[in-house]
Amino acid sequence: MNLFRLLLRTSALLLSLAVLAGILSGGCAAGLIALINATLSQNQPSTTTLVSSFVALCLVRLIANFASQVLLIHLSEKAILDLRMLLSRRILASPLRQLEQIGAYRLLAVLTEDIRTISSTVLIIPFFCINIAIVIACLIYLGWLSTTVFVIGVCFLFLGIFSYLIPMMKAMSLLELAREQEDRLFNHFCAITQGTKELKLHRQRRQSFLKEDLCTTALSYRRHNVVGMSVFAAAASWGQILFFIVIGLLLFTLPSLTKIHFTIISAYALTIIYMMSPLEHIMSMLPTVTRALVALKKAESLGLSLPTSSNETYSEKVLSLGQFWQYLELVNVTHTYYQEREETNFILGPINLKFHPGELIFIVGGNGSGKSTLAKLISGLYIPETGEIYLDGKLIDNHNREWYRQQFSVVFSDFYLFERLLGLDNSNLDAQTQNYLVQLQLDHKVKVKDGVLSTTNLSQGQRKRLALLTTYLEDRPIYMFDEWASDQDPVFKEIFYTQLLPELKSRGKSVLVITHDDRYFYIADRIVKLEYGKVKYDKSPALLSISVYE
Ligand SMILES: Nc1ncnc2c1ncn2[C@@H]1O[C@H](COP(=O)(O)OP(=O)(O)OP(=O)(O)O)[C@@H](O)[C@H]1O
Repeated sequence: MNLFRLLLRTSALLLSLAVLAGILSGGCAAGLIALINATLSQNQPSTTTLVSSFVALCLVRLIANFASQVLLIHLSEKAILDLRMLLSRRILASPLRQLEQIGAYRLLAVLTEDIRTISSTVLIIPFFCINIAIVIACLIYLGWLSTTVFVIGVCFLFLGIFSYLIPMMKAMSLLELAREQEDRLFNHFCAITQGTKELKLHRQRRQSFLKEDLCTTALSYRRHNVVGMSVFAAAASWGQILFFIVIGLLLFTLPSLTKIHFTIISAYALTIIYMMSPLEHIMSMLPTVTRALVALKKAESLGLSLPTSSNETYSEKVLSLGQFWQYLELVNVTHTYYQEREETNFILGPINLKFHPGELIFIVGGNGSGKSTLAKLISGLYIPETGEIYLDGKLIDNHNREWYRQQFSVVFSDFYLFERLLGLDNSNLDAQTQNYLVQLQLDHKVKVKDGVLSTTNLSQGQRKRLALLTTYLEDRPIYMFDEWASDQDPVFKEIFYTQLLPELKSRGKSVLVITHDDRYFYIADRIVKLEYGKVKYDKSPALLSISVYE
């Protein structure tokens, strides 16, 4: 994707109109120069035709210039909006594993810095286009004045562009390096916001982080930027002096080489001087445009793509499973975390498991045995590397995976709590939420109005109860809780295991609970134990004579 394609995709019509208006405006500018030249070379009072042409050209240029700018401003603002929405949609449509591999800090850098850079450039594109139109119109006029001088001039121009392009490429590679450092900077910023407590409590850690990590990266970012921008400044200064060199050659060398009328030389000098201002503008915009190209390249390099027909599709018309489903089956499902810096990769599976409605299943195992990974596979967030998932015998693939995910209500251990109860189509939402707030003993802390929670600034245990409340409201056929009870006090832990879970089960829900609370294992229908990514056993708790952690 380049900037032009971005604008073209936004609205080809607006772009065409704006370019036409820009060309008209540039043409009028060149026409005005030609008229001024003609009047100066006449050496007699101006005719009415010249005056009226001058006024007409001024008027058309005014209108065309204004129209072109307004159209391009509309276009660029729409392009920014579309880009923001497109990138956000692309992120949400990408497989979770891909997003995990990219890392939140890189996504954040694209969504904030890159979009800001692209936005600021897209906003100057109108002026960029108009200036280019003026330069082109002036060149056409120069060609019309004298083909010989024009050919010599264009040769110089190409020489100049070439000598300008070489440092520009160098500058671009430096800006790309700076952009890489920016990713690392964002990673450090995430450490500052998420690790504030740890950094505040340990002076040496904080100083070492600030000096060795943050400052080193920030310095490297600055160095690449300073050198890159200096190269741009050198190229721009060279570009400016190049025009004077061309004028010098025209004035001092050309008349001795070939027979050329002085009026043509003066017209050339005047036009080149007129062209200098738009050209200087173009050159001063080039660093910004280059940064935007680097930012666009970066956004593209994440490899995020919107779902196409071969990817995931979803139809709103397909209803929820409700209670009328038979089984969910995993057949030889595997997932591998490829870890560059470690000698061995973690492989989960092959997993063969079957779940039914009205079943309460505990998934247990030591730390790192693969429980959360299994939860992501079961819920369709990870796509199995090998093996298949069937729901009532129907294979889950790219065509129905989005629908399949809508059958799950999950509270992950690293859950996110939205302040607004989003996407819940329920006319009685506030009353129902209030009932659950009472049931979860949160009514004294949180109120709900028009589907908005009064606060989410609560203790971790209370926040988890709010997350649980959201899953109740979703009312989906399959529930999963990843170490939900680990932050609950003993009283509420007891309520969770002995009241809430059995109640979900009695409502025909299939409930999968990742837990370490072995004193409540007796309430489960089955205990699935994982060890080093494999199912060690899948048994009724009555058949377990020893602790699952032995
Ligand atoms: N995002 C990730 N990237 C790479 N490897 C990962 C990632 N998440 C987990 N792993 C690897 O997968 C293994 C299983 O992790 P998982 O989170 O599924 O374990 P778990 O059983 O839920 O552990 P815990 O009880 O500590 O929550 C880990 O040992 C780790 O090596």
